[in-house]
Amino acid sequence: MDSIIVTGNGPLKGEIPIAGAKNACLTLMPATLLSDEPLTLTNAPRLSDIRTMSQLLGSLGAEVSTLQGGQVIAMSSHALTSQRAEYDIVRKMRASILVLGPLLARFGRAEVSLPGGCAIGARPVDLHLRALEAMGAELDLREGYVHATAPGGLKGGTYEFPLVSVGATENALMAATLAKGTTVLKNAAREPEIVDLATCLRRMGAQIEGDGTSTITIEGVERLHGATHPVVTDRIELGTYMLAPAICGGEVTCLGGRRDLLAAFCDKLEAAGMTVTETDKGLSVARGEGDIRAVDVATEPFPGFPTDLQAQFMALMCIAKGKSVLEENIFENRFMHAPELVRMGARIDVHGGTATVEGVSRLKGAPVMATDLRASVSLILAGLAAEGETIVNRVYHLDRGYEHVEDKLSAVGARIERVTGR
Ligand SMILES: CC(=O)N[C@H]1[C@@H](OP(=O)(O)OP(=O)(O)OC[C@H]2O[C@@H](n3ccc(=O)[nH]c3=O)[C@H](O)[C@@H]2O)O[C@H](CO)[C@@H](O)[C@@H]1O
Ligand SMILES: C=C(OP(=O)(O)O)C(=O)O
Repeated sequence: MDSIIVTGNGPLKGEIPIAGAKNACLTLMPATLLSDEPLTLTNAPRLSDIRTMSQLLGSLGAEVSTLQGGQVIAMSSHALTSQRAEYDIVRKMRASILVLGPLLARFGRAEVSLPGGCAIGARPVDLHLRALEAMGAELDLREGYVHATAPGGLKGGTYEFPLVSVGATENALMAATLAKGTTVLKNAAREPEIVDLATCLRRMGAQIEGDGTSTITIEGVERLHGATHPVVTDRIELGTYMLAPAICGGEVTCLGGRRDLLAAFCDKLEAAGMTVTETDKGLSVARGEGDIRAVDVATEPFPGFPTDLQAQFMALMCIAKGKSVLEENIFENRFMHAPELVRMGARIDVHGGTATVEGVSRLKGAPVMATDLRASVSLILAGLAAEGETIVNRVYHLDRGYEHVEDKLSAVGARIERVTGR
């Protein structure tokens, strides 16, 4: 199994290209199931989660090919052979549940394994199911699978989500494009990935209004057609690399970055003492002479501070001057990086959904292990600021969400390498 070795060093300087968003691509790919014409995605990230989604779509009989080294994904669902998503693939990746809405909308039936929980929380899918029921779906849970039918097709309805869910909004939005009549989704997620999905669906002929707000209205159409769509920039990869010069000094431009994707995060970075500048190329981040200041953060649905950047921001707060309080409001178990950061000399107290971090002047390298994706990269960031060598084990989590992390960081001067089979 691979490990990443990071050796703390001085300021970083240069440019880091930001890839297309994993979380957008993972919902755009199932959208291919809504049409018998081809859907092509450009600016796709090259990640193991994307390969898992390709495998899942392939198991349903879709044709999926990657071009230009994986940056283009060409898909066609004209000859699907199955409407059943098997446990063996679904268990690898929770986003697999996103095939449910499209299959049900197009074929009137689907069987999808329940994904189960994961390291960061229980993550039920009840809201995905309730929203589909509001469109007339009949659901039965048997042998670990959701058996869904809509014999006469889905019908438009109104559904108000009791809490904001990105995935449930995506599943319902895709299903509603082919439902008869008008669907109104209230308290919908507003994430840029939702807007990207709606933009792609409109390119395929869907009639959608209100994406990016909390009420989305969809007028069902008879059929969707083929399209080509560029995947939106990965705001979480962007925020992660913006933290690198914050942690070890210097100035880095994240190519393709946009402030509107991450406004709440940029505000916090500036409050901590960084300068963030938007240019034609992307977002430039520079650290001046002074100390990083402690800043409190509470995670929220978009446009709030993203939970997917909480672990990485904690790495920065570990070396800030003063005490910061980080509140995790989305997932019930998303502080597993804290004990590993403590092994590197950080001072962190976790009480339920709150972590209090007392900054130290220097972290110390150590062998560490991560149990989820963002936790893994937070340990790499911490390693950039630590004295000596940090060895991050179990990097398969990292490969779910970061392409060529070691190449991107070493190109701006970080001392980081991947070791195979250690
Ligand atoms: C592939 C993908 O896009 N993943 C992102 C997506 O995950 P995902 O779509 O799974 O996250 P949700 O927005 O659905 O989850 C938000 C909260 O709602 C709860 N919930 C969700 C659905 C449901 O049916 N019932 C329920 O109770 C979850 O347990 C969680 O506590 O949004 C999260 C929140 O921004 C991000 O951290 C993930 O990176
Ligand atoms: C939690 C994440 O992903 P997933 O929803 O695929 O587990 C993430 O991207 O940080």
